[in-house]
Amino acid sequence: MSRAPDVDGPRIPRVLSIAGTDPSGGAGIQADLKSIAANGGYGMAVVSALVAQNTRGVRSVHTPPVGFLREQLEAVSDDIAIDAVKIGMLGSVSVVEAVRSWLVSNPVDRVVLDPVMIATSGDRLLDADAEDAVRALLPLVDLVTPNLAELAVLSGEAVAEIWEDALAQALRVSAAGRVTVLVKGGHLSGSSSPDALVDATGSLRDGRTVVEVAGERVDTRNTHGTGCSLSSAMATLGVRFGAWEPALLHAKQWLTESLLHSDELHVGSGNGPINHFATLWATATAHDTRTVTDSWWKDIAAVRCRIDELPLVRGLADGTLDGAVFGDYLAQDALYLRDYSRVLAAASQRAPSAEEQVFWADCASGAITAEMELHRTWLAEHRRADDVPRAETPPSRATSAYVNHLLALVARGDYGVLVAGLLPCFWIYHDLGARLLKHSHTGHPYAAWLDTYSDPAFAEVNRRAIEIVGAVGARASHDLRERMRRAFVLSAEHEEAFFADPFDRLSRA
Ligand SMILES: Nc1ncnc2c1ncn2[C@@H]1O[C@H](COP(=O)(O)OP(=O)(O)O)[C@@H](O)[C@H]1O
Ligand SMILES: Cc1ncc(COP(=O)(O)OP(=O)(O)O)c(N)n1
Repeated sequence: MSRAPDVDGPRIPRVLSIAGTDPSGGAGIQADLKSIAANGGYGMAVVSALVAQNTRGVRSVHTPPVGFLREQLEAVSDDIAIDAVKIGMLGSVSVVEAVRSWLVSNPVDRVVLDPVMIATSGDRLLDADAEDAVRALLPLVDLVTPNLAELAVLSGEAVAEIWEDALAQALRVSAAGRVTVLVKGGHLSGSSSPDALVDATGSLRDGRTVVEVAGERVDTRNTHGTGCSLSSAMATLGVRFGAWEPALLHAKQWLTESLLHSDELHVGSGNGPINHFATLWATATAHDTRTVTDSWWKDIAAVRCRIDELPLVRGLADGTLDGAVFGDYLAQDALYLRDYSRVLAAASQRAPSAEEQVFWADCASGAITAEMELHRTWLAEHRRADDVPRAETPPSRATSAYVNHLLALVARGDYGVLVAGLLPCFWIYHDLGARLLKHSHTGHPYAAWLDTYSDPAFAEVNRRAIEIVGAVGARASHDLRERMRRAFVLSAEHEEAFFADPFDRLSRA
């Protein structure tokens, strides 16, 4: 049989997993493929055993005929140049022997063995009489990744209860098996979960025999498949980095992130899987998040241009705006803010997370206190002797229309559409404030107004509002995203009408 020729230059590691299955997707060969992909490799899979299991435990194991295992192995190695092999569950002596003879006749540069023996659920995944056969495999592999119980079996000693004893035990296994050992501290008690590379020959960095990688314990029960995932990551990253130590640093960081985000998956009622693609998805979503809101911002480009040209905005910028018109604008703004604050409070009530709940509640409070306070000061200052008291000012048609639009979004009840409708009031004001700031100077009659909307704290609030709305939009169905976009565009048009309104009314009067 002939293999496809190797290409020159950096390439994607081709990593073969030989392991048992987990139909619930968290451990075994399914976890291996996810881990290889998440760490930048091309995953291949030869099944050694079919395991009926889920997040609660193992139900039964079916081992296909060993001859068929050989056929799978040869089908891969006859055709493909393999950069690394990760071996997981082997189950029985005959399977260990078949893999061993395939490795001897098909040497691979990097072989990682996860000596799977007993699952965290307590179920046996390796026959007791196969332990010697697994130990005898060690000289054929480059890295072995036992947990504390598996390390004890490999060393023929009692399970280490403290980290230092585990390291000493690993040194003995490394010497006897002529192999580098990755000892895992996942089953230690305490707030840390360290790992370490141990090599009795001193072939680690600076001739060391032990290199530790510290790790904080993540408070989650979703640790199903951590061992499988780590060993596959090591096989893949070992090829990418060409050495175990940088591979472990990278793998540990990735694994910790995957554990931290495991609760988001909601898979199963037992020990759930880790979130293999959390880092990747976060990056993809961040991109989509901004893409969604950026495209809406472009959709209102014409509205924004028209707002810039309005006499009220031009007069605010160059300071020529008539004080009475400004007072009228502020009176309407105060009326608007009263209801806007209620709509923000409704968004807080519907927020899917505590963080977003607090964010919108803070905005509601900010709208009704800080901004109203500012406007009260201004209103008092810009009031003429013949003015009706501002408290009795009725809402203009533009104010009522804008507020009614927002209240209708509350009534319809959809969080995404509601927050999309709230966004233009943040974004347009922030944008105007940032661009008009250059006109502000001591003695400018509207300097305080200009300064308020260019304030860095307001910029941060605006940034977070865009991020929240964008994240909802990125996750939304096409239909929901379109409804969000329409609410956003309509609110922007109401902003334009609101800015135009004081002059429109004056010219009608
Ligand atoms: N709760 C946790 N928080 C952080 N890391 C963990 C946690 N549980 C396991 N790990 C890490 O997962 C990997 C697998 O460790 P371990 O659980 O000891 O092996 P196994 O899954 O084979 O039983 C190691 O890198 C270990 O440090
Ligand atoms: C088919 C299969 N292989 C290995 C395991 C054990 O997974 P591991 O990553 O060691 O971690 P736990 O799931 O035991 O925590 C398995 N369950 N199934």
